[in-house]
Amino acid sequence: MTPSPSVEPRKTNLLTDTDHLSPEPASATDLRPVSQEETGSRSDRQSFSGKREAEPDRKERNDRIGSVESSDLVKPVGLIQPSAQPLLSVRGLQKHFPVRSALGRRTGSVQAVNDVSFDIYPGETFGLVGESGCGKSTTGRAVMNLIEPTGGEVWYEGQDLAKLKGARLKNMRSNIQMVFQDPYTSLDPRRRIGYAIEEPLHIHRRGSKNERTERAMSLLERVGFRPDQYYRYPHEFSGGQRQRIGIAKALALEPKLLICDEPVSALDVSIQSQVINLLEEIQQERGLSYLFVAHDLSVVRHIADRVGVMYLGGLVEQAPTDELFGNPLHPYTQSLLSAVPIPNPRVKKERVVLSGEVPSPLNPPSGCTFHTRCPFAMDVCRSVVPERVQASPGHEVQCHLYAT
Ligand SMILES: Nc1ncnc2c1ncn2[C@@H]1O[C@H](COP(=O)(O)OP(=O)(O)OP(=O)(O)O)[C@@H](O)[C@H]1O
Repeated sequence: MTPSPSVEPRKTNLLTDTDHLSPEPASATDLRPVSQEETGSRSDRQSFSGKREAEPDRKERNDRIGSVESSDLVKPVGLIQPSAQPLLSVRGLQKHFPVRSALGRRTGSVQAVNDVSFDIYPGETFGLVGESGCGKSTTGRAVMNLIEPTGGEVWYEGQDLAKLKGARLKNMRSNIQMVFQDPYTSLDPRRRIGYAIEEPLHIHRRGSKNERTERAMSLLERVGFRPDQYYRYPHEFSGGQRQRIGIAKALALEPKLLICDEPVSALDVSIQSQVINLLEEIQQERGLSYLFVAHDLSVVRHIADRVGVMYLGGLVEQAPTDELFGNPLHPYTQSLLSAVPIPNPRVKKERVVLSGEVPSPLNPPSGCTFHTRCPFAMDVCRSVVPERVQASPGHEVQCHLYAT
């Protein structure tokens, strides 16, 4: 099941050996949105610094997907039926948070995530986008089991995580790690950073004290620090450096899947490209899969192989990245993408502005939850939840406009 390690690292690398604790140098122009006109297809993509590079990723990723041993995997029932076995399968995921009165009586529930299904394949990045409050982070946390889902299933390597107990669950969980949004709060200010990186190894009783320290030092080196910086404290590092430490910590248990919850949104624009490039290099080296949660569409367009769009707790559309950005089908996706600026004055783009506010997840609209803001809403949209429709291979949309 281990993905092939024979993937060459990318040529463009913003982190060099001389980068230890240096003020992070990437320019602010690194993080501009990249238009289709500029780049052609994503298969001809550039590094996040905008420099052109060798293009090993898509084909090699497909090769890796094709090489997965699948005989011992159980495939959950779902709409998506791709040829390779997914590393992670999420089916009908639901998370409702109870709302209680001051006296503790349950008065309702926040429907943060509703019937969300997607797969993540070995070595690929699945991006999750949508407006603030649509349920992206809750989805990531429920997959990781940091919060218990109220419904649905999460399958990892063909095993239903809800059915695992004790040591098997602990072992399985070590394969899924998280990179958090805020590098300022995700590290304990009283602990040396080396200890922070070692902590997961300690919890999972991996190796001797010396072995753990050695591993922490080597991970520090991998993310661009000197091994002796093991003894420093988080406050001695900048935001981008702390995020790199957070990535080293997430790698300590050698996971196969990283859930990256807005990993760059708390960083200066000039630093974001360093962290994105590091994540991409590590993915290439280790064949990692990412669930990449972000609201910045240009970041997701750059890093993701496939993208899912969330609206009010539901996944309304998902498709390969080029397909989603080139041919968005759901009216919400069309509106979301129309807000992304194209840095080319000759390209005219029509902005699709939605009317009204996002409804409350405490009391979501009946039928299609988007009907209250949809410019194409029909009678059926107000009462009937749309089916998921496969518009083209791998392109799913949940909208009555595409009902068969
Ligand atoms: N612990 C909680 N208790 C009650 N409601 C919650 C809780 N956590 C999240 N929510 C609600 O669930 C909904 C989805 O929140 P979530 O943080 O997943 O959205 P998001 O898309 O990640 O937003 P953002 O991009 O702002 O982080 C929101 O309405 C939020 O207020």
